Amino acid sequence: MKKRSSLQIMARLTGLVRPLAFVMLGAVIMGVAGFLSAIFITVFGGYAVLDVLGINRGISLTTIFISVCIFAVVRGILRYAEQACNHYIAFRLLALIRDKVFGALRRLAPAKLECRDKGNLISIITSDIELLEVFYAHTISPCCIALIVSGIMTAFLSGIHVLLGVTAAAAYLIVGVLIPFIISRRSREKGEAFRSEFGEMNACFMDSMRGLREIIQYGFGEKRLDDINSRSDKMSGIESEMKKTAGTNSAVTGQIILVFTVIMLAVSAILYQKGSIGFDGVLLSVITMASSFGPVLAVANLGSGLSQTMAAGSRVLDILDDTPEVRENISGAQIEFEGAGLKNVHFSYGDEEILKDVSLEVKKGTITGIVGKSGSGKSTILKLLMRFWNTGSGEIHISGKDIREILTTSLRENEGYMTQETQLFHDSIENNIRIAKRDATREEIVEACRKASVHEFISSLPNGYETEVGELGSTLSGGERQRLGLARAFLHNAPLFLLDEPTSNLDSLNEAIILKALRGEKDRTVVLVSHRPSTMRIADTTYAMENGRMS
Ligand SMILES: Nc1ncnc2c1ncn2[C@@H]1O[C@H](COP(=O)(O)OP(=O)(O)OP(=O)(O)O)[C@@H](O)[C@H]1O
Repeated sequence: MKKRSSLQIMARLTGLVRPLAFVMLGAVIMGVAGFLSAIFITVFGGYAVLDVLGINRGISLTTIFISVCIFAVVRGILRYAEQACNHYIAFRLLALIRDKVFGALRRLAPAKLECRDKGNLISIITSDIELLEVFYAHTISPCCIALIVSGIMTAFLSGIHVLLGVTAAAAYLIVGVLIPFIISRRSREKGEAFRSEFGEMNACFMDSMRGLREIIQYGFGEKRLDDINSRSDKMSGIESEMKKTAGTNSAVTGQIILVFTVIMLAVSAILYQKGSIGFDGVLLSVITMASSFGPVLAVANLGSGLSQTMAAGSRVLDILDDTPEVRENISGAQIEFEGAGLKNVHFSYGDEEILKDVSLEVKKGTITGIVGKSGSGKSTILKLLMRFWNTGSGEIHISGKDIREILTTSLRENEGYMTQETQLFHDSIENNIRIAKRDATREEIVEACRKASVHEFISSLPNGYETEVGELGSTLSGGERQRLGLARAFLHNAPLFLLDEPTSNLDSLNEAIILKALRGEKDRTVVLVSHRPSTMRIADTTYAMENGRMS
């Protein structure tokens, strides 16, 4: 995670509020008016006491009574309106941030996401973003409200005597600025540690769910449970420390408020003895001081909770700031497929060089096979032809154009890529195949399934093409999944097929049907990666990979 100060994180997150600045202004105005109403209920109570004691401050008891009633009603309404504005901003911004994060994920996919821990990623896009609600609904406007209300109350008390104003200003600064600053510094590391542990716990659960069969087969359950328990204990430990800090914060803040109320009493008493203020000044200053901590207290209470929000914000910013391996080409050339090739290509994932000076030619209308040991870089060649990654040096060309100069949408239309693992979504079989061509008719889908030798299997299911894949879940065999992946590729109908081990899970009958269908596709160009000699026999040209080199 990139190191950012709390101020940097706050500045970036606050920058997003700009389009909703007017709503934020409304929230602040209503918050200020609401707090002033609450404070002046008590202050007017003081006026009433003075009136009863015969010290008239120019306000009648009736006016005081009516004003207090109005303040009480207005306080409730303003508080509701302020909270409504803040939550409107928060949820609009959470939607905007989610949109930005999903946009960033689209840019980063697939190269940068291949290497990221999926469980951690899910906790960022779900709970970390959710936590930012605290910042937008309970941090920005309360800070502005505390600043304005404290300024007004300092001015009000300075109107009685300047020393009373200085005492109040010192109290507000300590409770609203100094304490939250110290607390957030102390709890920052814990907040970061908790968010990161939380993400890792998610990852651990996802791993365990995916590997359930392996866990059962190898009797790994106890060890896995111990791992989850120790993570859970660690999280409880961090949370308990954070709660302790929050408790200490709240106790210290309460003490400081009491101390400052006593200090205010002492200062006003001294001023009274010196004749600088009257008894009314003593009463009003103490009442005002005691009743005006609400806004700064709201900020002080944020202190320790904010550390988690800042850590969540930083994790979200990490995704937004990450640079993609490959930038989409949105203004390049449209192509009509005429053949492809690699010329002296070198490629590394990080420091590890995978392809060393690889060249190959894919002629239009032919089947090009790539064979080689596991890990020799065969799938990597297909990923480079898809431009999921850029080459280090050398050139990849399609229809005579450098692949980087081709419009990405045109590239995707010209290529149909089938990976080793067919991902099926929780939807009907028909819709799962339809993702390759959204406007495909049922006839086109059936035709693609026949070529992939999966039509009969689908027809034998109780609901045929309407069968939900979710219902079947893992009961689909490897070969069935593979044939559904092939049906997608046939339906996509791109001129260039990139097939990574398309027959590895198939029996020889299904393999033969599919190879016949591939051979029958007249204008189709195919790049085929396979370990099966029976599949490789249909290749017109075969390249062999060894230790990253083409032989
Ligand atoms: N995203 C990645 N980040 C880092 N290393 C990777 C990544 N993808 C693949 N590799 C590594 O690159 C090497 C080549 O992988 P590739 O998948 O191209 O091999 P392959 O020849 O297709 O293997 P197989 O026949 O087993 O499918 C392997 O050592 C693999 O571990």
